[in-house]
Amino acid sequence: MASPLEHYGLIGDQTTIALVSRSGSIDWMCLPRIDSDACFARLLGTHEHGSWSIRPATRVRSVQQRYRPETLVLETEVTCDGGRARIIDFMPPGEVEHDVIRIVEGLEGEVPMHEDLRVRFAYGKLTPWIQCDGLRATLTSGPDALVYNSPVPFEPDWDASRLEADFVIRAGERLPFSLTFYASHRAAPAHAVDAERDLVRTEQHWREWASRCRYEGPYRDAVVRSLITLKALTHEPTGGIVAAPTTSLPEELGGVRNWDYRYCWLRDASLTIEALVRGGYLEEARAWRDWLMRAVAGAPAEAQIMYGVAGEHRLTEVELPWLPGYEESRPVRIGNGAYPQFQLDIYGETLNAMYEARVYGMPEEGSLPWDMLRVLVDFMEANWQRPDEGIWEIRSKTHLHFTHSKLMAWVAVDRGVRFVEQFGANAPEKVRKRLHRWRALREEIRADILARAFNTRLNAFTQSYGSDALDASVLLIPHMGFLPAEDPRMQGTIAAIEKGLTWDGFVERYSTKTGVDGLAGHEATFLICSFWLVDNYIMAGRLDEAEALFQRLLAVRNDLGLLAEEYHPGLHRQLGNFPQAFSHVGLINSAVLLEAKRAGRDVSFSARVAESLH
Ligand SMILES: OC[C@H]1O[C@H](O[C@H]2O[C@H](CO)[C@@H](O)[C@H](O)[C@H]2O)[C@H](O)[C@@H](O)[C@@H]1O
Repeated sequence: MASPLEHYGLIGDQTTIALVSRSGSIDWMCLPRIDSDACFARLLGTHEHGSWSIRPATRVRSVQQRYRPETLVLETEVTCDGGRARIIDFMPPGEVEHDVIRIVEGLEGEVPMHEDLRVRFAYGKLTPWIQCDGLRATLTSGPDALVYNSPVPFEPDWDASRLEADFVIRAGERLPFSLTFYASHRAAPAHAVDAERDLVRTEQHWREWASRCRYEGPYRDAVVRSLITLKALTHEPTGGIVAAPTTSLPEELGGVRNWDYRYCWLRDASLTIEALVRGGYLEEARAWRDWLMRAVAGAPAEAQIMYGVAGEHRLTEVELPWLPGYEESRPVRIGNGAYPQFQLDIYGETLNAMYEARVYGMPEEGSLPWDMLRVLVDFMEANWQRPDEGIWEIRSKTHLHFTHSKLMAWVAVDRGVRFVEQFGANAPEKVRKRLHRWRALREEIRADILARAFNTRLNAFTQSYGSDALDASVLLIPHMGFLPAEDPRMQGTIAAIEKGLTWDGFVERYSTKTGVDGLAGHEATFLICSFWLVDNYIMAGRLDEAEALFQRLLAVRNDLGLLAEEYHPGLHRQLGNFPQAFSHVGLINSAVLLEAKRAGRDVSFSARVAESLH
């Protein structure tokens, strides 16, 4: 069985990732891309679905996991009968080949260790053909193959299709193990990796990247850890950014709300870009802009809400019945049936991310081309009145006039107007001549929202026009600059959400009891929504409440600073895919806003924009 998800650390090479448990087992890894088939899928099953475990063969007394500061190099330190040992796990970035390297280091005494490598391609379904040659083995299945290099003799167990080794690690010794992916029609890479050289290079890579973070305020360690996590969710060769590196970690233990997040949502990626840009990372925004241009190339009506890592369109959802699921949460799904949905908000999120990047210093050639901007705002003009499936991707087949969707339609037009007003001196005539029309459209959408989304009986903006249901996504109204947090309508909304949409102070995205999402079961609190409440407290000047909730959210992180999508206050468990970009975006934005407010700066949207422009 898998460990609780809080007991996993993330390593990655910016094309794919692996999850390493506190007990020294790699239980999730997809190769060669983050959205490829998994060859270790114990996370969603048992070790028979693939894992690579290296652990003491004696009684374990304590375990500690930590990252080497400002890197994605993970250390798992075990104290056990016989002594103390450390496993250093990492994946060197920027290589054509994909290596996972595990250096076992003796710290004290002599520790007997046991290694058990079970590769199962196709998400735990296929056992590989194993060929051994001294301290090296190849493991092949269809198009995929791995070469394994060991510093110690190992035994193949042909019946169980696994490799095992027993060895002793003594204080001062370091033993490097590695697995390298290659396409099986090619020759296996001839050389064993140079683990120590790669360790130095990997550490330097991440330290150099982290040193570019321009945030210097309180909680810097947490912010940098979140930024590194977001960077690990970026697919370097294409610039695509996934929502999370896992599939089917459940939103409800034992439930059916299990989805594949290893894709690039325009929404999640836009919010990630916004957070990276605020952290000082403009290059990532430029790479994502290039990815976006390729992904949405063609008719705007054919644009999707999400794509594969390289911009693939078809993400057909299927179930994997041989996997029992994380803590019996079935079905396990790959692909995502929400990909053809109509979600109005993605245009606003995309334009907002590109606008913020520009405001934070992106030069014109790295920004959204004028023609693309025109096409997107024109599309909003023609479509903003259509009902949609909304930010939460409801599966009930109902289309509603979601307040958040209309807010983001307003954002799309507003950012289009701002782009032209602030940066449009050299914009093409056919863009400039739309300015007057776009300003009028912005006012029309604004008036529509104010007239139809505010429920006077509840004194709150609600989930959709004419509805009595609450929805945490309206907490983005001040963040997006539609209304200030001090506005009485926002004050009423915050109060209504505090009263009707929180669980032990943490925020739910909406109530599953209304049946709006068309799904069985319920879910826990949605972490980014709690960060949005923090932001509202900050913007409304309620700093003590902001700080208190922010501290509670920091305490939800695991020992390594990682956050899943949701938190269950009753079980004190993280739930949902892990680690999730949304949650880390929320953390970064709240920390940056809190610091700005504490420093006495005006944190309203227009003031932030004006300040960054100078
Ligand atoms: O709640 C049902 C939906 O849940 C997933 O969507 C959620 O995750 C997305 C990726 O982070 C996010 O963009 C969206 O806002 C969330 O609601 C799932 O991917 C959907 O298929 C499902 O309908």
